[in-house]
Amino acid sequence: MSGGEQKPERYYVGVDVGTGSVRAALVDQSGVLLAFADQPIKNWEPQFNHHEQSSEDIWAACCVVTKKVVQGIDLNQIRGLGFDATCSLVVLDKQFHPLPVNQEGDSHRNVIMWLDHRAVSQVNRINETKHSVLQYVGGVMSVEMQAPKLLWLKENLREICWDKAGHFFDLPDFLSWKATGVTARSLCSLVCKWTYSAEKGWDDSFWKMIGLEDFVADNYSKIGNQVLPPGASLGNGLTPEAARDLGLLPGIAVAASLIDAHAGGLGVIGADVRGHGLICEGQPVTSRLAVICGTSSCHMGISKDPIFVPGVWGPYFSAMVPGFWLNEGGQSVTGKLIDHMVQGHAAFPELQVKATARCQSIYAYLNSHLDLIKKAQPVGFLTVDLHVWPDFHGNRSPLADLTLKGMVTGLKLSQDLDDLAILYLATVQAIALGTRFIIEAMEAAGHSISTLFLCGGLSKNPLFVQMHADITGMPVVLSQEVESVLVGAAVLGACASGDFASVQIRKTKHRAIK
Ligand SMILES: Nc1ncnc2c1ncn2[C@@H]1O[C@H](COP(=O)(O)OP(=O)(O)O)[C@@H](O)[C@H]1O
Ligand SMILES: O=C(CO)[C@H](O)[C@H](O)COP(=O)(O)O
Repeated sequence: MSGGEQKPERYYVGVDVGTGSVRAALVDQSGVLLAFADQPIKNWEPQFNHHEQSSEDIWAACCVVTKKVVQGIDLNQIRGLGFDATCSLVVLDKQFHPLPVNQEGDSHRNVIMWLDHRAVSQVNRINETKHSVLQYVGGVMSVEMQAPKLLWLKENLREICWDKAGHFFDLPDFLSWKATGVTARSLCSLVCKWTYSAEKGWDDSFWKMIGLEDFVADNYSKIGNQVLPPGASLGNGLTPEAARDLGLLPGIAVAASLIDAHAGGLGVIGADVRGHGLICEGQPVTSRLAVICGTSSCHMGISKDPIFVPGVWGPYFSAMVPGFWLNEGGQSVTGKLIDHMVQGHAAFPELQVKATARCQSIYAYLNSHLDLIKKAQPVGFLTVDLHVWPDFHGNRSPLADLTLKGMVTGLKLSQDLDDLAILYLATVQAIALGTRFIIEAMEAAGHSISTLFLCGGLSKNPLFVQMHADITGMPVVLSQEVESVLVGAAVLGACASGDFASVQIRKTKHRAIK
């Protein structure tokens, strides 16, 4: 290149598969998001607590959004591709065709979603074993992890699914396989959701004890016997077929993936907070808690040494930030609970009409309505008589009790828009109190947390953010780049391309709410 001529810009594509939609972003070398697209994905609930998706529908949505974000770009400048996704279970046969995960035999629905609670009997039996691997999931395995779901398939769908199955993937690993043909699994998925140990590998005795000795017998080929750190480059990169699907060039680097919450954690936890007078300025990164809040909320705290927190997942080594232990607290439904409460209320149609008339989202309308009805008082006074217990889908952390149910106390006979707004506020407050409950458990076990870093769809809701600051008593830091999860995914692609040395913590620009 002659003097003065600029090097061509290098770009990376990040793809984030959430519960309700798939998002893609085109990101440059400084982590700036240049283009964004999203696309809804299908969810089926054929029975109560059974939640299913289609891996073909998800891949098709990945293709739509990727094609959109690279429009008008010289494809030769795109250096890498990274995926993150929810940790749903994808089932394929020996020829990599979808297999049904339902009694109806519908092979289109071949994904048991992370929030599926069908495997209650299986997880109870797994927990009764008191096997030592359970120490690394907070002492109690969650029904949302993969081992109980696999056992359910063996016990309930033997002929149409289990006996024919060739590959069980965590969704992030399915996506990297689909892009490259490489079946290697990410350390992130296997450590966090499959009982794999970064130091010791699979524990044969666990799988034998719970009745899934089949995996040991075939050397774990169906659930992964090649494991790579997130961001590692896979095979020869994008296959010609996947390149055609996605509208990219074959051979570009594709990374071993991350779970969505972990991509978000990586995207925000290293924020450069200088100049805000925040307590975490100058303190180690271990004083920070990343909270990734979408359909669910995930609370990611890291430490130099392992910390065992009853009811909080982990400690997991190198599953998010290389060289650090991770604890992951969580609330299984947060965004979904808020949507459920608001949409199920008698005044919801009126809310929709009024919000549309003002060209506002329903949440922006509700927030301004609360401002109006609280008058001169702090908003918290509106809920002195109304309280929500938010465990409508059980309690993930710190009680680790899937049998818990939700509760509302203080209901009146009226069902007008004021009541809806106040119920919405009480729900948001209950979720924030749940976060405080998780932080208290983490601190009692040895974490020392001073600042929250929020991202995900709910971090776009100012009321949600303010309630987290007020109720935890901690400042909340928000990224200037609202789609931090996608930046995390694109960073994976940059690592796989060799342009970034590692999935290092990002020092992105942020703003603080106190
Ligand atoms: N601008 C917004 N204001 C308020 N809530 C929002 C906004 N955008 C998204 N949400 C809420 O965030 C949740 C979805 O977050 P998202 O991160 O997209 O989820 P997922 O990754 O699970 O698909 C929904 O419950 C939705 O109501
Ligand atoms: O357990 C998880 C992360 O470890 C789930 O994947 C996550 O909770 C679902 O993500 P989202 O709420 O963003 O759809």
